[in-house]
This record gives sequence, structure tokens and C-alpha cells, in this order.
Amino acid sequence: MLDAPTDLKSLLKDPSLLVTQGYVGGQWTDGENGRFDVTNPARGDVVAQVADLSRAQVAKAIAAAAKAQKDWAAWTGKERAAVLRRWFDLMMENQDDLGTILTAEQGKPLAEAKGEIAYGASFIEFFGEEAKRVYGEMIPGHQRDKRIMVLKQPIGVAASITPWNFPNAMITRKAGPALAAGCSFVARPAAETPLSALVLAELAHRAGIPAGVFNVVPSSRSSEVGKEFCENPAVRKLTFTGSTEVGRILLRQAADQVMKCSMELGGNAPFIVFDDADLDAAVEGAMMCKFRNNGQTCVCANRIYVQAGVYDAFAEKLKAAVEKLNVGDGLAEGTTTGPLINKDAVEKVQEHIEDVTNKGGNVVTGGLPHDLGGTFFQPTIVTGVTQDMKVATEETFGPLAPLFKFEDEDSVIEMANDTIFGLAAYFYAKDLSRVYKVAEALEYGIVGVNTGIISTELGPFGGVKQSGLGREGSHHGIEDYLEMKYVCLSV
Ligand SMILES: NC(=O)C1=CN([C@@H]2O[C@H](COP(=O)(O)OP(=O)(O)OC[C@H]3O[C@@H](n4cnc5c(N)ncnc54)[C@H](OP(=O)(O)O)[C@@H]3O)[C@@H](O)[C@H]2O)C=CC1
Ligand SMILES: O=C(O)[C@H](O)CS(=O)(=O)O
Repeated sequence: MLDAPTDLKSLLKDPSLLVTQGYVGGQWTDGENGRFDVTNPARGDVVAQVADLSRAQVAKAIAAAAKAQKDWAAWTGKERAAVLRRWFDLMMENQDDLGTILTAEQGKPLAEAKGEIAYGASFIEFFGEEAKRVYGEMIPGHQRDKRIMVLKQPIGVAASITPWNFPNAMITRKAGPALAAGCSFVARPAAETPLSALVLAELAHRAGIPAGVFNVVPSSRSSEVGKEFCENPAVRKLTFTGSTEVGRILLRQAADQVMKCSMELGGNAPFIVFDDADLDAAVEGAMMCKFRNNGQTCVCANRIYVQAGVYDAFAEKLKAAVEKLNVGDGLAEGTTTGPLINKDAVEKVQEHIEDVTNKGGNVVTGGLPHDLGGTFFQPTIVTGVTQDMKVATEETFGPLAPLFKFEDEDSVIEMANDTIFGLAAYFYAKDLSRVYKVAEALEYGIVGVNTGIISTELGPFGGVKQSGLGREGSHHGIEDYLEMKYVCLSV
């Protein structure tokens, strides 16, 4: 564990961006439940104490959002686009500070954090443009005196619950389409990483987003907030990103109001290397796909399947690349790999490694907590991995690359699909018919072909099976915040 305390304000060009109160109805507010600590996972020290809002205060935020939404929906799409553009511009103008705040509370290297700010801002930019393109339809009537109109209208108040691993982008990936559609928004960020959400509120305020349209309710009591979101009749939409386990809880709670839900849930991505792959490209792709955010992403390679003929060569190349990673403080120059978010995350990685070795697998590199202590962990490769091991069915969410050997296409497709999850999958191959066959056969919402990174605001991001409901990003993403109204007109 690093020892120097994190004096976050001194690291910022604009210290006023470090805000620690809740943002409700355009007003900054203290929490009725006091404050909770936000710690820097690299150092374990408290970087801020954030307002701990009560369920009653969350209800007030929902009421403020409901009050503001009608006026907001009456703005033209072009007017909403202009203010969303200003929000985007402010995010990018303050990218360095937003990146520093993100690294301080989440741990990822500063370069990755700044990349997340640009990625997160891109959803505001993109959906600001889409605000001008929410088209309806005129359909020829079924009788001579009938005309059929289809209107697209905003759902209303959208409530959002997001995880700690992308504390900026997971919010903007929802707030962008919601506000563009004319919805208002109440965001509850993960308790580990509220600062990135609160600085978004500060910039929304500066951009001129009307009071009540965008609200942030930090809280240490996630289940209480979730219940308010699901039980409050003013909430029309619940949008969640996080584990499948919590997604199930929320879907059950939302069922009582038959609430529209978007769910971006857990993953168990297969990363398949065929014998006709460009091995160097496959290693590069595997490194980005596996070790981005220290493996703490829902779309990272959780299982790496390598065809028998190239298994040893791939393992050797990957080992050389993994051993070049530089584990350290995300705020320090040159760090490529930060700490894990907490002790539980370290224990999960250790549990998966132990299970592999107990069942006959081998540690090729890493395998132990890092000398830096705390929640730092050695980037690890294990070989001899088989489908009966925990890492084949559970999301590791850490820097563990498990290598499975396979013989042919049919067997690897069967193994890759043998999971309740269906978010992202990847494979490297050159043969065109193989590419088509495998891309079609993989049961996933997202398939990367000869690439390990699929994240962009231009693509429809989302899973099948128990990885989620709905899509975020692309022109499809705004549909989740719109209702379709059929108007039958007698003329
Ligand atoms: N599909 C996708 O796009 C993504 C999926 N994920 C998945 O999320 C998991 C890791 O993130 P993690 O934060 O640990 O996931 P969790 O599901 O534990 O938490 C996600 C969010 O839900 C909140 N939460 C937890 N329990 C409840 C509840 N009962 N009611 C309401 N809210 C609740 C958490 O708050 P708090 O932490 O304060 O308790 C957090 O803000 C992995 O499974 C990963 O795959 C993560 C990112 C993206
Ligand atoms: O939290 C996640 O894992 C993100 O959804 C991954 S991505 O959108 O940055 O690819």
C-alpha cells in the first residue's frame, strides 16, 4: 500500500470541481445520514467525505425530476442538443481534472481515466445530436377516413444505478440518451466512486441544464435507494449497470410497477484464438481486452481459448507481454495497472487461481498479491485450464488470464456458449467462412473479430441471456428512453 496521503484538491487545476454534496433540483445538499468516506484504493486513505442522502431525500430528487421533466420535454430537440453540447464541451475542457478525480477514487491509471472521460463524454456528444432526430411515422390508414400517426415521446423520470468500475461513462451512457429524449434523470452512483458523478452534476449546472433535469443522490445504502427507485410511482424507467445478481433483485422489485428496465449486467467473455490467427495481433488484443481497468470490466476476456497448434506459442508471447505491465499508483507516471477496487476483489482472484491449481492447472506468471500490498495484485496467466474450473463459469473481474486449449471450431463454440452470460465474445481468425460461421454461432450481444476493444458510443452495447436487457449507445440507445404512441385519426 502506498503511504503518501492523496491531497486531491492540490492535484486539480480547478479545485471547485471536487464537489461532495448531493445535487437535487439544481441545489447542492448535505445528507440527512451524514457523510461517508471515499477512499483511494491505491493508498487506502480517505480522499473525500461525501453527503449520505436518505431515502426521503432520494424521493425529493425524484419529485424535482418529475417537476422539471414536463418543461424539459417541451424544449425542442435542437434546444436540448445545444445544452448537451455545452455539457460535452465542459467535460472535455476539464478532462484532466475529471481523470484525476476518477483515478483517485477508482484506481485506474490516469491515462485510462482520461480515456474514460473522453469515452463518457462521447455519449453526451452523440445523443445530443440524436436529440434532433427522434422521428415519428405516418402510416397509410386502414380505412379511407383513417390516418395512423406514430409519436415518439419521452418516458419521463429515469432512475439510474451504476457500478464503480467506469464511474463516469456508465452514467453518461444513460444520461445522454435519457436527456436527449426529454427525460429527466436521477443518478445513484456506487458508494466507492461518487465523486465522478458529482463533478458531472457540477458541469451540468455550468452547462445550463435546467434544475431538476439531472440529479445525483450519493448514498451508502444502495438497497434503500433501489427500493425508492422501484416503488416511487413517479419513476417510469430504471436503468442499471452492474452484476447479474443485483440486476435480478432490481427486476423483481421493478415488477410491482411493471417498470421499464434497461439492464447491463455481468459477463463471462470468451476470447478465442484460432490456428490461422495473427498471433501477435491476438496477443495485443488479449492484453487490452483482459488487462484494461485491471480486468475489472464486464466485457473483458474472462476465458482465453487457444487452438492446440498455436497454444504454446501464444502462451509464450502473452507471458512476455504480461511481464511488461507496470503495477503501481494510477496517479504515477508510467503505471499501466492500478490496484483492485477492494479486498473482496483480491480474494476473488485468489480463489480462482487456487481452484485452477487444485484441479491441475499451472501458474505461468504472477499468481500472488503484489509487493506493493493493499489491493495490488500480480498480473497472472494460468494454463491447463478446463471447463470444470470456477474461472470457466464465474466472472473473475481481475488480472487473471486463464488459457484453455481446444481442438476444433465446433468444440470451442460449444465451450464458449456454455454459460448463463452473453455480453461480449472475441475471436481472432483470418479465414472468411470461419469468421462468418463463428460470429453467427456465438450467443453474445457483442462479438469482436480480430479486435479486443469494442467500446464506442456508435455501437449498440448490450447482452443476451443473463447479461442484460436493452442496448446502450448507437441510434438504438435512445429508444430505451422513448414511448411509442399510436394515434388513430379519423378525418
Ligand atoms: N454490463 C455492463 O455494462 C457492466 C456490468 N458490470 C458488472 O457489475 C459487476 C461489478 O460491479 P459491481 O459494482 O461490483 O456490481 P454490483 O452489482 O455489486 O453493484 C452495482 C451497483 O448496484 C448497487 N447495488 C448493489 N446492491 C443493490 C441493491 N440491492 N439495490 C440497489 N442497488 C444496489 C451498487 O451500490 P454499492 O456498491 O454502493 O452497494 C452499485 O452502485 C460485475 O458483475 C460486472 O460484470 C459492471 C460494469 C458494466
Ligand atoms: O463497465 C464496463 O465493463 C463497461 O461497460 C465496459 S465498456 O463500456 O467500457 O466497454
